[in-house]
Amino acid sequence: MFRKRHIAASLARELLALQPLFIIFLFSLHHNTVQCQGRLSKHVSSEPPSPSRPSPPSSSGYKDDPKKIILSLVLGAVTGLVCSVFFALVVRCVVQYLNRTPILKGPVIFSPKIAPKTLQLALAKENHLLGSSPNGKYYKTVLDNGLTIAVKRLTPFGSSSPEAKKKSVKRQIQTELELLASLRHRNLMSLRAYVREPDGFSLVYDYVSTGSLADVLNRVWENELAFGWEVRLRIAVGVVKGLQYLHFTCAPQILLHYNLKPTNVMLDGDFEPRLADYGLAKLLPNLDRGTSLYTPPECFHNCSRYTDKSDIFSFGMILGVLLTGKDPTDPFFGEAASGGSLGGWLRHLQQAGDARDALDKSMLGEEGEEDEMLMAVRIAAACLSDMPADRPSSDELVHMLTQLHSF
Ligand SMILES: Nc1ncnc2c1ncn2[C@@H]1O[C@H](COP(=O)(O)OP(=O)(O)OP(=O)(O)O)[C@@H](O)[C@H]1O
Repeated sequence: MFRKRHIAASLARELLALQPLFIIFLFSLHHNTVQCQGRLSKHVSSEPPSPSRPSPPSSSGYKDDPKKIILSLVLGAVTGLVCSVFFALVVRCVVQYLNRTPILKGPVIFSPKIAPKTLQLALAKENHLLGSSPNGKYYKTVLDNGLTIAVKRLTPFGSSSPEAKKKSVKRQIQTELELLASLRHRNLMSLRAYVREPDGFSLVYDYVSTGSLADVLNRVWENELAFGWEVRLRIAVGVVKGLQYLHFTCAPQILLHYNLKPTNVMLDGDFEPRLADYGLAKLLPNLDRGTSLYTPPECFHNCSRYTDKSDIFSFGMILGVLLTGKDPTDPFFGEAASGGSLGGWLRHLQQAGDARDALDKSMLGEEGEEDEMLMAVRIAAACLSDMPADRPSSDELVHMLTQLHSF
């Protein structure tokens, strides 16, 4: 609906811009035609009258020569068209310049719980570092009203970038941030505010005390936390529902995550997952994925062919980790006998009819649950297919995973 209105508004603007073009075209056509006719008639009348040829009955003389009339019309039309196109380009540039997004100075707030002044005070304080990557740093900070927030500091352009380029990048980022802030889904972290800074942007999210799936998995691997199948399945379903929203439902345009991995899946107190850092690829044209094992094979060298199925590969890795309880960076996966990767190992065991060997022993117990886990291994192996077309879509995955209980 929003998209249709937006298209209609821009179409109306274009037509308004084209109205003077049409008038100029007609005026120019008329003016040039008259001029050409004038010149031709002068030319004709300046010729000495031939004794053998009777003088034309018309005073102007051009009526007798249809070729010249056509030539004058064509010349008039061509110059009229060139002038009109030039004028349209000028009008278009002026309209675009007037319509460009203004660069906002203060914080832009999307939550009633955050006041601009308190946010600015909190950001100026020394804050606790939560995470860091070449793409930016996450800080935890507490506002004067007691609200704890997580702030991602992005520096999308180097200090050496020219000021004009910085301004245009800032405008693009603001437009993207407005879009991201409009998204609402139970399984997505909502953007609560953003602040423009001299060298980048600060993005404000709710602070999630349980931390990310990566934090929780570390606690499981250090035997600080027990993690049953029911909770793992809830996390998998929530992650894929978040993806389904990005890939199929969100408006005015669909989004891809581009960087799905356990550090970008936050877990609330009930282990309900919420995807973080989605859509940042558009804010960070040089998004650094490092050498993440969650990166799909089609993106190892060049990520120009990134699609929703690329996000599905990353999801397959998360599902594989939840099922096996193994860290994909484990040297075990480097050995040829284990298939060379988590996906290779799952495929190998499944083909050999030994899929049960892949499951995390700490989850095994109830027989009914084990059948669900074995079905989930097949789903994870499909998501980890090397060919994107062989991977299921997020829409199909929501149905597959939510129906596991009926197997
Ligand atoms: N909203 C939040 N609440 C609590 N902790 C958070 C929040 N957002 C991020 N974190 C913490 O920050 C960590 C992630 O930091 P960061 O995003 O810098 O790392 P990364 O995911 O490896 O980087 P990138 O996403 O740029 O590739 C999470 O594992 C978590 O511990």
